[in-house]
Amino acid sequence: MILMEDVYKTYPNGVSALNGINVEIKQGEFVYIVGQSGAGKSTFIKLMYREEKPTSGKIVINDMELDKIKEKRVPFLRRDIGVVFQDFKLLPKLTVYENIAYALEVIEESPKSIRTRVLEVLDEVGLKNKARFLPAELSGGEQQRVSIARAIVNRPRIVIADEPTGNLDPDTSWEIMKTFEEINERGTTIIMATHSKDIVNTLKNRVIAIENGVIVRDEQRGEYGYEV
Ligand SMILES: Nc1ncnc2c1ncn2[C@@H]1O[C@H](COP(=O)(O)OP(=O)(O)OP(=O)(O)O)[C@@H](O)[C@H]1O
Repeated sequence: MILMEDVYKTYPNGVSALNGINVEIKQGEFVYIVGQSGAGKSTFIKLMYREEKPTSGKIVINDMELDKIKEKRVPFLRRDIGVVFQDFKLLPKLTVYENIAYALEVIEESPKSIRTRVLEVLDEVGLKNKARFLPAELSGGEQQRVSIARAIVNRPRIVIADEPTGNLDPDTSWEIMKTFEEINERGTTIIMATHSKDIVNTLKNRVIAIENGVIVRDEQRGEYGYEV
C-alpha cells in the first residue's frame, strides 16, 4: 500500500514540484502517472523510493512511514520496491547475469539461491539465452528487459517505472508493457510515469494526472487526456 497525505516538495532552488498530494494506491494496482513535462511526475515517484524527501506531509509505503524510519532501514524499503528507468542504468562492464545477480549479492543471498533466482527472472522476461551478453550487445528492448529483471529479482511488492518505454520504438514498447502486465498479474503494484498516450489509452489502468504539482484527475480506467 502507498499513501500520501498533504505531500509538498520544494527543491533547494525554490522550485515547488509538488503542492499538496493526497493519494492512496492499494497493493496490486497498476497506475499510470501522466502530465506534461515538469508537472512533477518524477518527483512524485522519487519520493516513493526515498530518492527525495518531502518538504512536508506524510508518506507510507508498505506500512513504513518514511519520515519515521531509521536510515538503516532504508535498504529494507528499497528491497521491497523495484525501480526501472528510461535509460536502463545497467552496469556496462557486467554481463546480463551479473547485472541482475548484483542486486542479490549486495543483500548476501547464498550463491546457489542467487543462481536459481537470476535464471528464473531471466526466463520470466524472455532472456535466458542472453545471460552471458554485455548490455552493449543487446537491443534497447532487451536492455530494458534486463533492468526489469533486476527490478523484480528481490520479488518486491512494488515496481516503479519512470518513462520505461521512452527510449524504445512502438513495437518494443508494447512487448515491454506486456512484461509489466504479467508482473502486475502476479500481484505486484506497478506505478508507471509515461508520456505515451497510445499505451495509456489502449492498456486501460488507473490514471493519475499531475499538473503543476497537484493531482488534477484520478480515474480507475482513465485516458491520457492531453493532445500530444
Ligand atoms: N533536483 C531538482 N532540483 C531543482 N528542481 C528540480 C529538481 N528536479 C526537478 N525539479 C523541478 O521540479 C519540477 C518538476 O519536475 P519533475 O522532474 O518532477 O517533472 P516531470 O513531470 O517528471 O517532468 P518530465 O516529464 O519532463 O520528466 C520542474 O519544474 C523541475 O524543473
